[in-house]
Amino acid sequence: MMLVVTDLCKSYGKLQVLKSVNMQCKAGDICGVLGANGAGKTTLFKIILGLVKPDSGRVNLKAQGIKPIGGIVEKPALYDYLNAYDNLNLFCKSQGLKPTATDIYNRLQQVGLPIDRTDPVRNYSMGMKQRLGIAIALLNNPKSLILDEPFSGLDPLGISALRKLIIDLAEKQHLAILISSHIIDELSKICNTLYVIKEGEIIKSGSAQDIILENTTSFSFSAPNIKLSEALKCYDVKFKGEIAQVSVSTNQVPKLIQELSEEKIFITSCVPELDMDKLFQYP
Ligand SMILES: Nc1ncnc2c1ncn2[C@@H]1O[C@H](COP(=O)(O)OP(=O)(O)OP(=O)(O)O)[C@@H](O)[C@H]1O
Repeated sequence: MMLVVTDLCKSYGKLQVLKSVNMQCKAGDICGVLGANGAGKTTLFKIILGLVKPDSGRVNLKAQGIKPIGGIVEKPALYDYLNAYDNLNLFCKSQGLKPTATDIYNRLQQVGLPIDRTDPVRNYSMGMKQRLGIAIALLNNPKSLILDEPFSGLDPLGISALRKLIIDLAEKQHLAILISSHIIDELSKICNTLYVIKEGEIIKSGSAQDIILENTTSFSFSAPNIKLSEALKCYDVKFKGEIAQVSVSTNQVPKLIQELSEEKIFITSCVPELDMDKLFQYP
């Protein structure tokens, strides 16, 4: 394991923000921390990055080297009045690096930023600032990366481009990556492992796929003429155009698809619909 969190506890005054949190992330894995506003995600990430001291518990980072972990909490801390090149150059120097111009251009290219923009980063879009923040977090080659709500404020295209960058960092550079969000869709498309945090407590953890399926109580089936199905009359179903949202458990799905195909209704997509109340319920 690259990153192991054991029994972390943290209180601010009478407020218990983290209650014995345990978590692990291995090289090449993307682990998601899903929780509502105020659940304790940022506090957890600040403790892992060494920015806040826990009351008790441990963070073990297995990597050697100057910087075992890098990350962005809340939002990328940038010098707004400098351009991307000068930002990177300054952060390199503050981290003891002496980069050549080529090193800096390579770093910008690694995160998909243009190398020919010379205007200050205050003009950059949120997605570009996130990318520059990631380039800075990756200086000195940490083995683990922490990203706190990296998708917030990004448009769908920006989300999908950033998702690709994060997946590349995990797959090609074998980084252990921890990402927080309060939106399950943002995490389900990228994470292998999920931790659900509620009021400072991890209430569910496991493979992202398993957690999604265990907390799915209905599926949306798309097919031309799905409204004409006789088989669906035996189920609790809501229609929206050519989509039928059917209350079925995961293991009933193959049987239903079979019944529909016998009626010559051929499914073009079958999407699990998460039950958010169930997801955030104590097990
Ligand atoms: N320095 C602090 N002093 C006092 N209370 C704090 C401090 N930092 C965080 N808290 C409180 O701890 C709780 C958890 O905050 P935290 O920022 O960790 O949650 P979060 O899950 O990241 O929320 P969000 O999704 O809104 O960013 C909140 O009630 C917050 O007000």
